[in-house]
Order: sequence, then C-alpha cells, then structure tokens
Amino acid sequence: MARTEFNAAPASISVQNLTVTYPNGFTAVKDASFALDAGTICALVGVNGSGKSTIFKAIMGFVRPTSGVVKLCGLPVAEALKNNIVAYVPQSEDVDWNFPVLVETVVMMGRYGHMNFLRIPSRLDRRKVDEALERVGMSDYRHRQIGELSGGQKKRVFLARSLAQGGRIILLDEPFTGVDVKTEAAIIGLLRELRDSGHLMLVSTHDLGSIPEFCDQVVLINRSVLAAGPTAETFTRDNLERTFGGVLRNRQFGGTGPDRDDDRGQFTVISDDERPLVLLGERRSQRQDEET
Ligand SMILES: Nc1ncnc2c1ncn2[C@@H]1O[C@H](COP(=O)(O)OP(=O)(O)OP(=O)(O)O)[C@@H](O)[C@H]1O
Repeated sequence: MARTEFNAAPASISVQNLTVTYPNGFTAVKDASFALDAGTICALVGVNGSGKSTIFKAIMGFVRPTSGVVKLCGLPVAEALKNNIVAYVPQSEDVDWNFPVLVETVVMMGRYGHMNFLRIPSRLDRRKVDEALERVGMSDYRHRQIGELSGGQKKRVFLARSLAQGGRIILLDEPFTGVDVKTEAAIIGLLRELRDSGHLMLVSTHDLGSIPEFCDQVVLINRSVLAAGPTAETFTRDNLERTFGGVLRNRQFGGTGPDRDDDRGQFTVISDDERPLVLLGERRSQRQDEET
C-alpha cells in the first residue's frame, strides 16, 4: 500500500500482549494489552514505576518489545514513526531547559520529519509552526528562549511542536505537572478540540481529579493492564484500590448527621500525588469501617 494511503488511516493504538524486559533483566511491563480508537483521550494511570513511561517508550520505538506487538494506525511502530503519525509531549524533567533554543525552533523541530536531511524549512513548514503557536496561544513568545518560560508555557510549546508535526496520535507525559489551574483548563480545552478533530491522545497522569473531567477512556496499569475501558465503567473505586493499593490516600467524609441516611451527603476523596478525585455518595467499605 502507498504511504499516502497509510497516512489517511484513522488514528488507533493497539498494544497486544506487550512485554518489555530491560537489558538488566528487569521486566517493567508484562503481557499488557489495550486498544484505542480515533477521537479519544485516554488516561494511563498507575503508581510510580508501574510501567507508564515504558509503554510510552514502546509506542515511540525507544524500547523494543521483548514480546508482543504494538501497532499505530495499523502500522508497525517503525513505519508509523516514518509517517509522522505519533508525536510526544515529554515530562518537564526529561528536558534540558539550559539548552539555548528559541520557542519557534522547538516547534519547528516537529517539522524535521517532513524535511530532507538539510532541514531547510519550506513555506508550508513555517505556516504549520505559525498555526501551531497561534493555536496554543504562544505566538508572542516565539523569539524567547524556551528556558525562560513558565512550566505551563513550556508545556504549551511542546504541545505546539506535536501539532506542527501533524501526528494523529499524541502521547502526553504528565502534562499538568507544574501547571496552574488556568493553564490546565486551557490545555484540556485544546485536547478536547484535538479529540473532536479525530486525534487520539494517551495521557500519563497522576492527576486523578481531572481524569473524569476530560478522559473518555482509562488504562490502569501495574506492570500489566489491571483494567481498561470507558472512564465511567473503569475509573471506579475498586479498580483504583487495585491499582494503587496502600499508596492511595483515601478519606471519607459526611453522611453521619442525624438528618442524613447512609449514603446521602457522603463523599470519598481519593488522592495519589496531585489533585484528588472526589467520589460522591459512596458507602464505606467494610474494611474501612473496621479500620476506623
Ligand atoms: N532503562 C531501564 N533499565 C532497567 N529498569 C528500568 C529502566 N527504565 C525503567 N526501569 C524500571 O522499570 C519500571 C517501570 O518504570 P517506568 O519509568 O516505566 O515507570 P512509570 O510508571 O513511568 O513511573 P513514574 O510514574 O515514576 O514516571 C521501574 O521499576 C523502573 O525502575
């Protein structure tokens, strides 16, 4: 099939029985499977060290599966990368912010895969960079050094790079870390727009509170996939307890007043690292009744 026909395929990620064992013999991901389609925002959720970044690396072709298969838009990873199908917004800690580079140059890097080895930008490349900067509201910062920007502005620049690249699959590693609530809302708004235009986004996050707000699907992992599916069915207290075990901070309030029945007014706060998830009208579990 010609490359242009592949490029027209709707966004999809298929991870089938993925196992990744690092050269030191440690198996970070074991027999993980999930599938996602176009027009989706999916959260990838798990404790520190559960294998989220390893799954990202396998999707980006940075690590080779020990066994199993990853396909993007129906293509093997290497082929999908050649076709600029997948873009990556890194974790802030993974970037050397002291490296002197202009905002517009970072965004132009998203176009490198579309250029020949001389990397001379065409009119189209420049237009895509302008459009991407405009879309994330960072046009006025294009001549600034990336290291001079705030955490939220840096995130938006890297999101612009992935937009300039034109990937239909976007991987976002901890997009809300170090970002204020207003910028988080702006990023979520942008991700929703991209979803509506057929993009597929996989978002690694510890920000449990925001997941029901903007993610249609959730994949819960701890080396293997514990649960995967639509947020309403999958992002449940039972599954979160299985995923986080003792790491999760879990508090329950309300429902004890004389004018309340067992459920009404009761809510549970579940928190990993960042913004807590609040579940309304939950009954206390037997185990927690015994603990208190
Ligand atoms: N290059 C490597 N060689 C050996 N082990 C590794 C390597 N990279 C990661 N690991 C191990 O694999 C496991 C999964 O790591 P990974 O970075 O995928 O987790 P994560 O879920 O992204 O964690 P976090 O939430 O802290 O970012 C960890 O135990 C980690 O120590």
